[in-house]
Amino acid sequence: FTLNRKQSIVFRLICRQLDRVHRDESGVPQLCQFIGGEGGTGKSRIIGAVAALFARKGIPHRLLVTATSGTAVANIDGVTIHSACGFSKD
Ligand SMILES: Nc1ncnc2c1ncn2[C@@H]1O[C@H](COP(=O)(O)OP(=O)(O)OP(=O)(O)O)[C@@H](O)[C@H]1O
Repeated sequence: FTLNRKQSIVFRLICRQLDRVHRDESGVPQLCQFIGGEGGTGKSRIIGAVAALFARKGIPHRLLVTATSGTAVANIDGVTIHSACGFSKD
């Protein structure tokens, strides 16, 4: 994956968090990170890089990629939040 400068910053923050969790699972606060930007600015690319990272580390099962719409899900190889949470139409 090639990432531009801003994408790399975001990606490294996530890498740093993963390293912290790996070192001290119990004492690390949750990372809540918002990645904003107009359509086509490369947000999905970051998700792809994170998915590749988890796969490379042998922990793909620890990553759940979700989106609110089916269209968005298709772009990021994820599942809808409804599906992930087991919500039905009723
Ligand atoms: N670092 C990069 N190098 C080369 N191409 C890139 C890079 N980042 C993104 N792209 C390409 O730019 C296009 C838009 O990227 P991406 O789909 O990640 O944007 P997005 O912000 O998720 O868009 P949207 O909000 O519309 O879903 C894609 O074709 C993607 O492959």
